[in-house]
Amino acid sequence: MAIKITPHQLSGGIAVPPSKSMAHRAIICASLAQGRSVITNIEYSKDIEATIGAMKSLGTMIFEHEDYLEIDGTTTFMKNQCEINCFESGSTLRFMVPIALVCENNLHFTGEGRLGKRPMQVYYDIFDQQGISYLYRENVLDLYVRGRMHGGEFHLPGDVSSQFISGLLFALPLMDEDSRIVMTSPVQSKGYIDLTLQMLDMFGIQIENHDYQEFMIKGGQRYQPCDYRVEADFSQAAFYLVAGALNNQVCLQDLNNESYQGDKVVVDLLCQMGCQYTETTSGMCMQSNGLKAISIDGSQCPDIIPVMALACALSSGTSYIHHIGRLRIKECDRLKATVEVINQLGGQAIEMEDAMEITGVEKLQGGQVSSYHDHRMAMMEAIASTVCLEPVIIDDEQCVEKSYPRFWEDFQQLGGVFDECKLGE
Ligand SMILES: O=C(O)C1=C[C@@H](OP(=O)(O)O)[C@@H](O)[C@H](O)C1
Ligand SMILES: C=C(OP(=O)(O)O)C(=O)O
Repeated sequence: MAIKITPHQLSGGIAVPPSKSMAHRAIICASLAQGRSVITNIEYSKDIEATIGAMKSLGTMIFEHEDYLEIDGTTTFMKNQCEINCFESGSTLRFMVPIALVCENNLHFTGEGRLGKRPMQVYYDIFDQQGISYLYRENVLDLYVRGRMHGGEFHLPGDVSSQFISGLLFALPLMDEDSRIVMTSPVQSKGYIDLTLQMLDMFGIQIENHDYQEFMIKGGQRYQPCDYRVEADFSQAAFYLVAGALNNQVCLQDLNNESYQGDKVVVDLLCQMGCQYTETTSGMCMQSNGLKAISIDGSQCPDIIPVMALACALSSGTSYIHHIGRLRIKECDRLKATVEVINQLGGQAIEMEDAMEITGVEKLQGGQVSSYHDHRMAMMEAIASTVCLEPVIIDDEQCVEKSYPRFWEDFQQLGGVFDECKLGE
């Protein structure tokens, strides 16, 4: 299917969905803790369903209620031989691999879409060093792993995905041996390591972080159950904050301004571009009287780059977003896709290997674009429609289910107008 969005200004209040990153982590930690934990403010996106399913496959009892989970983490490591379907969730895959290998196990990881094309070599190198058997197919997630991971010394690059580091940080405290992770290149997406360490701390696990260059992990630790309410998601809020920056009137409820989420930087970036971030009785609002160009280092906040690029496309002057080569290994090649969409809608963007240059225009034209089967591209395109002169047609709009299943309902509630259509119409 596809949708045709008629340009309209958005206005109203929105309850920001719960953080996907925090929900993954809370479900994992609760599953590894002996006893009952209750995780509230849960939304069942495809990625979160993947992590719930993965933990259930390993033997955890998870009781799913409308918007909360009761988790009994007692039996996690009783199951040997299981299949873990990660759907398209990179986080689920990279977090579950070491966790599932804390005990001798025989695993089959499957997934969908582009997940089988996203990097896994960091783990294959560890498997080679530790004598863990594995078999995989190129470009399709169909990975068999047999063996057990041991603690010890791990040397990893920091510039592929922080999810490998998080995965090891979840698993290594449960191993008999003490461990040390040494980064062989500077860590990118640091904010996600902070979220992992914050959640581990809440569940009773201690890790020493030596300035993201080295992590010291004592073995033989035990997760303690904990009740936790998932905080609102700054990566999703970013779409509405940019909408505000583009003269829509959207107020966001439930944002924690003390959050450790790295994507909270969206607020600072928009303020640097000339916006005001204000608290009203209806929530936090981003407002502007015109945006000015900016230079952004995207290495620590990859997920907000497509929508920040949209803000740049409507600002005065030329913006430069650099250190974003890793956008190419997400749900689609987001660097190429973002540049293509801005240009197809009537903006001016240039793709470089590790960067993009965007020269602002006053209005976008509109037209037909692809979602690239990538939730963050589809949501950015929906926000772009609010500053287009003509309708925006997006294919496969349902891909938002990966992280934000009620996105289109929320968009409509804010005054967004769209109809289903068949491509070619
Ligand atoms: O740990 C996490 O929750 C995430 C880490 C980031 O990945 P990288 O570390 O690969 O940048 C981010 O892009 C992803 O959406 C979520
Ligand atoms: C890249 C993302 O998620 P993941 O890596 O977990 O698939 C995302 O949500 O934008």
